[in-house]
Amino acid sequence: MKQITVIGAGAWGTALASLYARAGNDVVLYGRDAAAMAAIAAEHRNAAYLPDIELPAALRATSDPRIALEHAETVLFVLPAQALDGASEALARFVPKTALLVLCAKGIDRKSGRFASQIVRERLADNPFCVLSGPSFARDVARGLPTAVTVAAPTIALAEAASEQLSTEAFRCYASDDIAGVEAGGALKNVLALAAGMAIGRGLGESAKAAIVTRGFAELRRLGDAFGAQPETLMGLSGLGDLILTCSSEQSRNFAYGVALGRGVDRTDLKLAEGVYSAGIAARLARERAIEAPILEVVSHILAGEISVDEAMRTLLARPLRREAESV
Ligand SMILES: NC(=O)C1=CN([C@@H]2O[C@H](COP(=O)(O)OP(=O)(O)OC[C@H]3O[C@@H](n4cnc5c(N)ncnc54)[C@H](OP(=O)(O)O)[C@@H]3O)[C@@H](O)[C@H]2O)C=CC1
Ligand SMILES: O=C(CO)COP(=O)(O)O
Repeated sequence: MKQITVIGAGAWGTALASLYARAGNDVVLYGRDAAAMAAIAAEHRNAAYLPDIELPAALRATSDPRIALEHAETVLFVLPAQALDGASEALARFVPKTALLVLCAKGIDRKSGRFASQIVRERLADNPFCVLSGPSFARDVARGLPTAVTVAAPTIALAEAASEQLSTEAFRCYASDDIAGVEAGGALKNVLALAAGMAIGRGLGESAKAAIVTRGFAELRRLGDAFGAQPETLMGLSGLGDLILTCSSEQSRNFAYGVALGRGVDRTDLKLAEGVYSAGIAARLARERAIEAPILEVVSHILAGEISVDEAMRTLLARPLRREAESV
């Protein structure tokens, strides 16, 4: 049995906390909202984020960081990327020095261009850490459905040890030492899911969506490569795998947000679409490296209100014709 603390009581944090509590660990879920944490502890349900899932009775919940972290052996950071800097600064002094940090956010800090591991490690430089990412809807994991993800750490030995610890019967972790690849895939697939959703929402059809996903994946690979990612990682669960999942279903908040934008309707009910925050900085990082990323570019312009979905489509279709083998 491990002492596990999950920081962030949204959909994904609650799902992971539930997964590890069901697997027999001593798990504490930490959230900033005291009333919501008291309700989770009393009702074994997270009414705001996973209302239809009954949580294990053994799962504890608190808004007190000292209680949440005092015995932690493993600490999962499951917050939106834009919240990580502030939260890790506030919580760092409560985190035991030897605890394994597991970073679960899929996004890029839009001010600094940093990924989750770079943000959190600035405050907690001495702790061992890994990144967990891959195709995994919170509701599926909370229901105990079979799922496979990638766990990346600075050394393959640490990644294997962490994968062993973080795997359960139905939740399979594949080890990797490619942190850059895993983080790039997780962040960029969200932006591409916005684009795929817009194509569907605008009524452009499944063929257009397949073209966007495929050409978007070429952009993901080019930019990933510039970050030092290994091609195998980008072709794996945390890259292509998550891109397929996120572009396939309105269960994805990013895809659903894109569909809404395409239809011109408001979806402010969607709790978090990370791609909205990552798009601008992803396009900028590509531009700074002279990497061709026209889909990331048009998504960032649409979100900034500078062009319409129709104008974006016209821009993409008007690009010069190329040999495919030279442009992947
Ligand atoms: N949902 C999913 O299926 C998956 C999500 N992820 C990734 O996990 C990360 C978290 O996503 P998810 O749990 O779904 O998001 P949610 O929107 O469901 O929950 C976000 C949580 O973060 C808290 N939070 C938001 N801002 C702050 C802040 N400034 N300080 C402290 N806490 C804050 C919210 O608290 P409050 O309720 O008080 O606002 C809430 O508990 C994202 O990067 C996402 O891409 C990865 C895999 C799957
Ligand atoms: O990352 C996810 C699935 O792997 C969740 O996707 P959304 O954040 O788009 O819902």
